[in-house]
Amino acid sequence: MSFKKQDIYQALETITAPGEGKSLIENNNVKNVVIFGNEVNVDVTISNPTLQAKKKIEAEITKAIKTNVDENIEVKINLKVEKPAPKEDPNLIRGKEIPNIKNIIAVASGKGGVGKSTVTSNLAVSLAKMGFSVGVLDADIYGPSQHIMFDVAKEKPLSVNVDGRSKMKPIENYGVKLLSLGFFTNPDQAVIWRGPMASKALKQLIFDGAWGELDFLLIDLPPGTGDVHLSIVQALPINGAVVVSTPQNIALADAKKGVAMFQQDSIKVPVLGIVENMAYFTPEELPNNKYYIFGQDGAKNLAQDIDTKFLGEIPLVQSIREAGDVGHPVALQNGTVLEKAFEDITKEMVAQLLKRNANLPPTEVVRITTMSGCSAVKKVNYDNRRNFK
Ligand SMILES: Nc1ncnc2c1ncn2[C@@H]1O[C@H](COP(=O)(O)OP(=O)(O)OP(=O)(O)O)[C@@H](O)[C@H]1O
Repeated sequence: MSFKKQDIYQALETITAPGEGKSLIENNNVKNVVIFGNEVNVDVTISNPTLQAKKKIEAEITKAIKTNVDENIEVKINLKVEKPAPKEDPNLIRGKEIPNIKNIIAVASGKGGVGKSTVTSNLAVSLAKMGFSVGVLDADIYGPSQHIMFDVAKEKPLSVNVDGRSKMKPIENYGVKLLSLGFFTNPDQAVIWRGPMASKALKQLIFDGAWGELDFLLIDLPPGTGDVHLSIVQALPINGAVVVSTPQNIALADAKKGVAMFQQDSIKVPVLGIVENMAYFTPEELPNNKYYIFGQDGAKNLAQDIDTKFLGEIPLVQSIREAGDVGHPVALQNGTVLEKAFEDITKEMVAQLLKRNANLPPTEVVRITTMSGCSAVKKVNYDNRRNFK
């Protein structure tokens, strides 16, 4: 009796994998074939766990080899059942769920210096003014600045006991709770963080922070789309991302990469939209003039091109820079054009988040307790309020 492995594979080619419509070979069910004299060992893996399917496939393999190769072959089959990996829900929230934090939103930018931290602090203040409980986690490992923007640079978070565990109490100002790597690093010393180290430190700030109940936690991510970002974004249960860009071409190219990062298979965080910062400049003496210093409508066009929501624009205004520097975000100034601009963007962001949450399975739907009593948010035009109780 003389035959080769190839003869066995050809024989197995004639068998259809159960429920697959392809041959056992084509469907990669046959993992190995070993020949010892007139004995043939076949390692097979199938996905159907029923006894009937196992018996059927064993009988078919034996028959195919005996009929097509040699009827004196002794066929031994090692059959394994392996369930296919479940198809991943595109709205899956990665990372460990944090029961007291209802929505985690990452604020990112591809390029540095486009105003990501400024936008984050103002979105946080706008949400707080709408009546939400809000936290900010400054994850900008390259240059944390939220502690300055919230005028709490000299504070140090205290340790408190929560249910027998020692936790870090965020520093609070303007109704926003803040934890930042900036509280723990020396401002004069450069700290070089690698991905796993950064994500470990940030996880600690999130999971060991005494945040209390939060409707929103905004995460100010470092600029860029490198290794560190992947580690951070994969480790945290983020509901949605906001990408900030100026209208300048090089900033837009990086913003596009930022959006693509969130859309990667290994991340799949829904992008809630793009904010255009430094959209135009209007000098005080010429209030009707708009100068498009970094180009016009760049982020708006990008959002359209990549089928992402445009959340709104913020002009280049000296008072935004000054307010950031003195630690009093500009959105705190009631009745101003800038307060309104940030409020509009915030409402649009919440509306997008509501849409996103409406697609989640009921157990994952995030509930916002203060939503129903909040007049500012009532102005948000959305249909999915039933998802928020
Ligand atoms: N719309 C604006 N008008 C005027 N100044 C602004 C505006 N947005 C941001 N700035 C100023 O630009 C500078 C950079 O802003 P910011 O620190 O928010 O950017 P970033 O993208 O977070 O930077 P980094 O890459 O360092 O994290 C700051 O001095 C800030 O005050």
